[in-house]
Amino acid sequence: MEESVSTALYDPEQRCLSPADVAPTSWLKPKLAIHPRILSASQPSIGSTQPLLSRRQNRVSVDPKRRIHIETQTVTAVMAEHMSQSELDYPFRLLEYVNGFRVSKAIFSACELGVFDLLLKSQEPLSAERVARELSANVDGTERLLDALVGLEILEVETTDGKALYSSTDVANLYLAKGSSKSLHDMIIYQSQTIYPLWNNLLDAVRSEEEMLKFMGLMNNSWILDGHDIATAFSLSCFQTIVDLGGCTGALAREMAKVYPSSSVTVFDLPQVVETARKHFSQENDAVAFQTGDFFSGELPDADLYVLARVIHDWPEEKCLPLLKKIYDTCKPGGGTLVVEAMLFENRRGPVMAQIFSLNMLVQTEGRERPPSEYVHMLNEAGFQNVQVCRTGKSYDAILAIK
Ligand SMILES: C[S@@+](CC[C@H](N)C(=O)[O-])C[C@H]1O[C@@H](n2cnc3c(N)ncnc32)[C@H](O)[C@@H]1O
Repeated sequence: MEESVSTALYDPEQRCLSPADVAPTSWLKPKLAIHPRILSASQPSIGSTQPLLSRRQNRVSVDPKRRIHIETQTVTAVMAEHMSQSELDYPFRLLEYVNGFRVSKAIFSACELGVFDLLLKSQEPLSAERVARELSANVDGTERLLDALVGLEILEVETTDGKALYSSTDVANLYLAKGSSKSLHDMIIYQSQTIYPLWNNLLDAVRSEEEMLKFMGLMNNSWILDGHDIATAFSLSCFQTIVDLGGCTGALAREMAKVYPSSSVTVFDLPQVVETARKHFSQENDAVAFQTGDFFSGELPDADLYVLARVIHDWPEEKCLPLLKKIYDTCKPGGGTLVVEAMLFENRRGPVMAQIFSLNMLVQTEGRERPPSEYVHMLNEAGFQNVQVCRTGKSYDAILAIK
């Protein structure tokens, strides 16, 4: 940080801000001028290693009687008076962190435009106009981007007769141009095009319980329309125990329990999902039981029939096959699995909802929607030979595979 910040924040003699108080910490200091008496009563502590929060708490509680009377602003001022130099500098670091996304975007854009490749190839420094022309970009934007890259010490600039000419640094040539053996170009493009957009979801990801609840609500609702058709797509009354793997809220499992009241139906899902399902979706005298577990890494509970509704479509074949094999291995002869998905037509001409769902899978998961033949193929690979497909005519279809 170039500017140094004085720790003598307030000059009680002058009752005004000292010259050092002019930016950058001026956002703190006007508050100090309001209560000079209080401020002059306390000493700044510099370089303490005590954690920031506990120090603040200690200081604010030093004089409880006075604290009761002073306003929030004054409390802030007292805190400022006691701040160490590194604490006073912190807002600038904070601003650097907050602006970090702009720096990333500037580098991403330069890489995507090919700025570093162009400058590497060029035998001479180039003007912003020339760079803009070569990259089919506009001059003003290009010039500002090049200047920012100079500020970031990624590019160099020489100015002759008011004309700026830009060239790459060795660092840019080595790490940012595409052709170099040490190039980080592909990693930066991936960060820019794939990771960066995903960070838009960070808030939702952190608020995951709320998000999970919304998602579970969506899952729950789908079976209002299609649940009965799926439960009756095949006669499943011969299966005494049914486990719905990844059964989420239990909505489809309840439809199964309604149609096959003599079967016991269990929802098997990840612990946090089961906890939320129990809290928000369970019913009085619930016809289904819940069990926690991980179908990829753990053992499966014993069952005559394993339901996999909208589970396979979440994953690529490399993950689905081991799961289907695990089910096959756990099944007794005569047992089986019911795969429920929105299935594409083999001729790729629809149904349009399944095609749209498949696009959704592309942006939201590692999976895809598939035509029945692909499910049959995976089930055969897993060991199931007796496989039947039922198109329900609704959004979701079913495949029953018996061991
Ligand atoms: C797309 S949802 C389908 C939910 C439900 N089967 C339905 O159709 O409404 C996928 C479900 O699989 C569950 N799941 C994902 N990975 C799992 C795992 N490793 N073990 C158990 N359940 C899992 C999720 O928690 C979620 O409930």
